[in-house]
Amino acid sequence: MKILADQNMPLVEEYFAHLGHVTRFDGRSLTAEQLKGVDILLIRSVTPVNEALLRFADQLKFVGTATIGTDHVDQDELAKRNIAFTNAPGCNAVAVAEFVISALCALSQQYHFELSDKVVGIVGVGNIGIRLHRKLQAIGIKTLLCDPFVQEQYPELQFVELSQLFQQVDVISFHVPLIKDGPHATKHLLNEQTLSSLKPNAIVINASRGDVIDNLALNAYLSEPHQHHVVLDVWENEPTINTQLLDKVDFASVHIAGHTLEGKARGTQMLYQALSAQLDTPAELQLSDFLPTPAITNMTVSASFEVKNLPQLVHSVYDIRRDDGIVRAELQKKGFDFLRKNYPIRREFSALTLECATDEQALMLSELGFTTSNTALLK
Ligand SMILES: NC(=O)C1=CN([C@@H]2O[C@H](COP(=O)(O)OP(=O)(O)OC[C@H]3O[C@@H](n4cnc5c(N)ncnc54)[C@H](O)[C@@H]3O)[C@@H](O)[C@H]2O)C=CC1
Ligand SMILES: O=C(O)C(=O)[C@H](O)COP(=O)(O)O
Repeated sequence: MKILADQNMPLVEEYFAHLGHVTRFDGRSLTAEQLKGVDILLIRSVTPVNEALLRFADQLKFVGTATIGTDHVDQDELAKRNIAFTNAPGCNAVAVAEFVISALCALSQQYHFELSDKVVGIVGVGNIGIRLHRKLQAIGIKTLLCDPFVQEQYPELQFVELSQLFQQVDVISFHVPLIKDGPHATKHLLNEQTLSSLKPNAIVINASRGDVIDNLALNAYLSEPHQHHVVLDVWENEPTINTQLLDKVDFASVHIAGHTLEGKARGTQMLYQALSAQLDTPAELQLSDFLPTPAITNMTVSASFEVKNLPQLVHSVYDIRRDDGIVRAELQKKGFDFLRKNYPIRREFSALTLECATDEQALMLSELGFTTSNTALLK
């Protein structure tokens, strides 16, 4: 069996070599000719799969994308050709939620505000949005949610219409798929008109898809005197992004919000599980077989720890300013895709075990995602 896999997908040889011969390809430049004689195609978000790409795919049986987003895949075309398809929902949800928490912690330090004074609006309450909500709730931050498709699943949570959310929140974080048309289209949800309805000092975070924000409108908006703070991980026209806009945002990154070691490895593992199910072979390999021990494994949280110490703790695992610094220093010289490909190792909060002094701390920090043990209980 011939398996063609994106060169930026980790652990493919470890998970798939026993199923066939693995060859790697460059995700942005895959051609139709390369699909001749290929049985399995494993992609990331940068490879559009459509009629043109599939025209010589004489043997293709399975396409897997190690992402939740599927806007790059023409699923109708795959179904027409009887090619099975899977994505990896939730593989990187923890990573993106932690990216947002790290951003909020860094902004709170930079602009001297209390996290607990902010109301965070979450647009899209799927795998990422619900995790972000729970983490924020754990640390005492109020949220307002907007998601017309899942609202009924969560009668206990506070959902509002998008227009109300824009007006009421201090922070708005987008976690929607890219939908280009129809009644719930997400393209340019934030545009010239909706930007003007935000609170005067609102923080905007986008780690969903670049097109969810009209980048030209945002750039024009930020050119006027303003008090907004903006964090962009995703951009219109990646990899050729608007560098004027880059200069105006507080934190910029290269579509890496989901790129923890765990998040990327989970994506590969989910494709391995889906393909094994299709081939009716057991999927015995576990993620824990492949994750290295982190550089720092344990820390102690003393009885005096308070929510105001969170930035220090969160940033000991992941500080978004590291990524912003790399972009500003190296994007022009090395390019967007190079920085994505060479993204430094980032672990999830769960890689750090915290020995906590109290039950309350242990509960809060484990809800935030850390592994915890309560030393008070162990004594
Ligand atoms: N920057 C990055 O590295 C990453 C970006 N993403 C992006 O984030 C998106 C969300 O990821 P997940 O939460 O895992 O996906 P998901 O599919 O679990 O959740 C998306 C949610 O958005 C809701 N939604 C759809 N249209 C909406 C609208 N018009 N208004 C409000 N809500 C709407 C859906 O009902 C769903 O609950 C992905 O589709 C992908 O585009 C995902 C992972 C990593
Ligand atoms: O899951 C998604 O959707 C994402 O956006 C990925 O985290 C990032 O996409 P890749 O380009 O790394 O596949």
